[in-house]
Amino acid sequence: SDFEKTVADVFSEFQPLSLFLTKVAGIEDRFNNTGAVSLKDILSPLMGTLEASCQFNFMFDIPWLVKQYPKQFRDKPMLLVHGDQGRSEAEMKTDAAQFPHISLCRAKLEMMYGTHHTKMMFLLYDCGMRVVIHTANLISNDWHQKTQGVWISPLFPKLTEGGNTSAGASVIGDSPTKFKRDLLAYVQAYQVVPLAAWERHIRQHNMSAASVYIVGSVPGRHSGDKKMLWGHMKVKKVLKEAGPEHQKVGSWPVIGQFSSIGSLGASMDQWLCDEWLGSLSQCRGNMGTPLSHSKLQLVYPSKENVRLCLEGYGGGGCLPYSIKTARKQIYLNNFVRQWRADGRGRTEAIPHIKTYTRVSPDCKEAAWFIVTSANLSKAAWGALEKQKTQLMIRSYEIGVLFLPRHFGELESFPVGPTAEEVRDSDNVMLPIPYDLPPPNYQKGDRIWMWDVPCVDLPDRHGKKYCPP
Ligand SMILES: O=C(O)c1cnc2c(S(=O)(=O)O)cccc2c1O
Repeated sequence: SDFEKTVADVFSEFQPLSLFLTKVAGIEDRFNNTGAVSLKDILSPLMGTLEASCQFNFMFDIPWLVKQYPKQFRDKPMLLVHGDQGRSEAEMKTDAAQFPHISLCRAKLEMMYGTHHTKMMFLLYDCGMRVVIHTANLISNDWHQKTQGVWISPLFPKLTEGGNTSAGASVIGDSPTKFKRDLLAYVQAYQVVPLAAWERHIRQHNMSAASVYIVGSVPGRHSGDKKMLWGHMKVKKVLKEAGPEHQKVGSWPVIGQFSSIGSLGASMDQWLCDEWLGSLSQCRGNMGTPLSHSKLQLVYPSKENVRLCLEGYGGGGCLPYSIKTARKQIYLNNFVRQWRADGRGRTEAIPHIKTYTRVSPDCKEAAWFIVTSANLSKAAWGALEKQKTQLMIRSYEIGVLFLPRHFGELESFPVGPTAEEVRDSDNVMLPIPYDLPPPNYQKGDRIWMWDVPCVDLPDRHGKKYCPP
């Protein structure tokens, strides 16, 4: 029965996509027993006997993080990769100082307004290593009552000693999606000494079983062939080369779902619909016909979604969309849809997850799927500059892209609206985190902005919202 399932059972039930949500406190057990993991589950000895780990993230509660590791792994070397500077870096150093096994590594942030958003774990075991790419900060609040996404890699075995693991240009032990090559390129882009050891660990493992593409962002102005390595240009490249056929999916809607929105320009044609949607609507055999912007849907919580969520208005604290930005881009109101996830029991668990997908009009199939740290912003996905000769990215981000062709020569993924359906299905099924089609905002509702008071209706805790 459900309550005796171990994380190993949950993990194996959700293969080969290996795409999970995080457990949510306060919802029915059945929505946490299938297709969902906690941080303790991910770090469990049932997933491997840990020897060392590396945690990339934006927010860290170090004492809390240490307690998520099983006791027997609490002294294993842990590297924390962050983007904090100044006072917050000093606070991190103070917190880390009490743990001799923890060391810190600061990612360079030379682009104004850039942040280290990437959320990734390298877990080195005695018999191999695992990569976890997810959307949650390493603070308890992010793992308590929010909807978060987690991709857990297969256990990558160590390469036999013989294989020379650094064979010049090509990478030994890579997969058809070039997962290892692209992960190495991402790690190398940090140019920081402490990651050299983890680069070696990656090289020494056979990642040929990885069936997802890496979609990373690193700060900088990327030109030439480096322009296609990162952000929305990487998605464009992969969809053009290996995506579904235009005649099958060319008219399907593209759905973006995220927890924050950047300044996207005064008109939708500057970045959102031409550049960004132009990349995400790419497909094989596409003759450049742009997707009509009527086919773009943006899932972002409304004020009512936040008011009625488990956390109350406080849940809006992780949806940092400001009125200053919102009033410069009212056109977004034509695209926004509510967050509703009855199928996963998470309509009231604020989405901090970020996902992007393309689904058939009948919502039964998906052409591809991305789970990533990247919100809807130019800083995360990149903005083309200098007559589109360079892609300017401000932040570090990472996500994974699922294409049907790598999961058994499929043309598309059947969509599973509930975790049970995905668990019980004999063929590959995509566990979509939210209900399709995403519902329109109700009349009188508005987009959530974290700096606008809500004093008309109280939340479930009887509170009003008076931001500082
Ligand atoms: O998960 C992240 O990477 C991330 C980044 N930034 C956040 C901000 S803010 O830095 O933009 O003010 C405010 C609230 C939540 C945030 C968050 O969850």
